[in-house]
Amino acid sequence: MILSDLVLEAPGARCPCIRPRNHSTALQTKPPELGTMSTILVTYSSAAGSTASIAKQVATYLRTRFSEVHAIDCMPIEAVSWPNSYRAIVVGSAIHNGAWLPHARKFLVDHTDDLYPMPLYTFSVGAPSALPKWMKKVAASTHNDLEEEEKLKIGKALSETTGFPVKHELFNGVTSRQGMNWAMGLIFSCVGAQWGDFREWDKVAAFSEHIADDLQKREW
Ligand SMILES: Cc1cc2nc3c(=O)[nH]c(=O)nc-3n(C[C@H](O)[C@H](O)[C@H](O)COP(=O)(O)O)c2cc1C
Repeated sequence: MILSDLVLEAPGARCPCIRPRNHSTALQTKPPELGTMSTILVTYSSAAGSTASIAKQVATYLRTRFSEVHAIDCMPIEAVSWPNSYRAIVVGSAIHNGAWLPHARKFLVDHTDDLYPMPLYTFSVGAPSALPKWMKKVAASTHNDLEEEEKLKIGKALSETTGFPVKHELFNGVTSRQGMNWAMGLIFSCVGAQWGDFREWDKVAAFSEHIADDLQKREW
């Protein structure tokens, strides 16, 4: 799965309709303990909560696989102060108007050097399953142009020079009126899109398993 598989609207468009809910963004007050345990970070940018729920599920799975060897931290991206203290990072973001949320894009660009030496896994949470078929076709016809745009947005340096991320996955999230203003909600309903919970927990489990297997192969 590549980033251009996203169902997208105008790339790079600023979205005046985002109404982020409050998520705990208490800053890390000290770096993670680096004793005998190495540490994996799962971090996310979420406006209405479904990306956060998927990140927490990934972290829970990694804890079951690595409880004896690695400590797994899971927190919103705004709270991360020491990304270079970790040995592997999973970064996820909700998609709004065809792009990762600003905090997530900034994190990858700001920390390119920190992330360079470590395994990086990324995921996006959108709502392709909520859209009617005709809209998916329109979106598909623009994929080629959008691929380049998306590479820039998630950190061109990472994807071009290192082949990072190691793996990227696109998930369906939840579509609810809560995260949209009335105009956006009206447009969404008028085009025949559906409201609902489209999260695919099996796919989340497979993604988590892939990460765990890949980390294990690295024998650290
Ligand atoms: C303002 C707005 C714009 C959105 N734009 C897109 C989009 O371009 N492509 C897409 O697949 N989903 C889009 N979505 C759907 C969200 O990505 C989806 O609901 C996701 O689950 C949100 O994650 P969150 O709950 O972590 O915020 C949009 C949602 C909102 C509220």
